[in-house]
Amino acid sequence: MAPSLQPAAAVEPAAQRTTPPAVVAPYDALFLYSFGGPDKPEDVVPFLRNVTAGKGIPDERLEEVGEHYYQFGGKSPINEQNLALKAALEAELERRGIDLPVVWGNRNWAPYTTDAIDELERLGAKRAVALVTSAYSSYSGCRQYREDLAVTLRERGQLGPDGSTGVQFDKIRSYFNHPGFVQGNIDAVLDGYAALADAGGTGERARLVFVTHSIPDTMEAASGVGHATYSEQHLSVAGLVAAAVSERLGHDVAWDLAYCSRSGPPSQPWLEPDVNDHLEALAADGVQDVVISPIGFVSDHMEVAYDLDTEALATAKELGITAVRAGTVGTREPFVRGLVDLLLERAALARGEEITEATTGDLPALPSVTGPNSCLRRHEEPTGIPALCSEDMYQ
Ligand SMILES: CC1=C(CCC(=O)O)c2cc3nc(cc4[nH]c(cc5[nH]c(cc1n2)c(C)c5CCC(=O)O)c(CCC(=O)O)c4C)C(CCC(=O)O)=C3C
Ligand SMILES: [Fe+2]
Repeated sequence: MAPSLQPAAAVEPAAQRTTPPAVVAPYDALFLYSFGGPDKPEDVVPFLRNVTAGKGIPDERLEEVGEHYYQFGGKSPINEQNLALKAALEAELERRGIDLPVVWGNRNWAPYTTDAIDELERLGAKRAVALVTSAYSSYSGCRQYREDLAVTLRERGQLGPDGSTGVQFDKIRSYFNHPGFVQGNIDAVLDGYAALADAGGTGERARLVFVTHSIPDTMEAASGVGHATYSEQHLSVAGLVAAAVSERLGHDVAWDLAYCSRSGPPSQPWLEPDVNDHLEALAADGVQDVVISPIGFVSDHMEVAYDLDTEALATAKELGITAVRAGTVGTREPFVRGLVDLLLERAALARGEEITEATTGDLPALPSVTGPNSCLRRHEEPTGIPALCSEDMYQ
């Protein structure tokens, strides 16, 4: 069964617009908040130091990851992809007649969080809404952004007891089950099936392997306080995408969820199976064609370019599997439109209006103001670091 998707919002050209533009009050800026990545070889080591500060990632793993970046000329595609998303959001806002500046910043590379706050202040913003480039909730995709924002404000002397004393921040909910994100993935997977036929595979009979970033089991447990966990959120999206693709192709598509990019010591359990091991198991079962869909990521950044396009596709080749990697949602139209819908939804909520969150599938919308101890790094182990956009900033 196909997921029930919202009908497309009719878009009027600005010149002929008769309806007034949607209200984004109380917000005066949209903060596009991402991970960041190196732009040139000299950036790689300082970037990795920023990412791994205090995380106990083994040196061998860091050298290995540094090598991934050097193989791509020391430049991650992520910054250009975020600039493209920023431009797409600006275009969509303009199409809807919404006058709202978009400011981009990253946790781990320039423009840094503090640069973005400077920019927001320069624009005179008083209350911004943060859109994080991660669709699912977990420490890495949710709380870490909220902590870095709080710590940056604290360093600037702008963190009051209940939040910022400078620019105020709200956050758009984790949007994995928003219709726009799901539809963007459906479209990308269908394109993947078409590409597989061109690549010489049997096309429509191919196995569908969804992939996301592995996280430690204890981070997984902490991701689901009061709601579905990180892996359950992915399973829901995967099921929706597979159902829509099956319907379109006219037969049931077999699918699985696998993981990439694990780090940490081998003794520490992380979510499995690894995508490479999984391809091996599929080959042993006689599977010959695979479409890989990276539903865990919103753009084709380094994890996708290296761990999937370089490593997993090489594994498939060695195993005699014809594999194609489907795209991420990137700047696909349903996704970008959905993000602006989410912004409007968050603004209505901030104004105290009754809202019905748009969702697809069985899982309810995640809260945009998280409960206490939500998305901790390790289950039941408070980080002791303040985090914005939660019911209690210090839990
Ligand atoms: C769930 C998740 C997402 C998806 C959500 C989202 O999209 O935000 C994500 C995204 C990203 N992760 C990225 C890069 C890295 N992540 C690392 C380390 C880690 N990631 C983790 C999780 C996630 N990460 C975890 C549990 C660790 C272990 C350390 C820790 O507990 O935090 C390391 C250190 C070395 C290594 O261990 O690999 C690097 C370099 C980049 C930039 C890519 C580019 O440059 O194009 C992006 C978008
Ligand atoms: Fe990561």
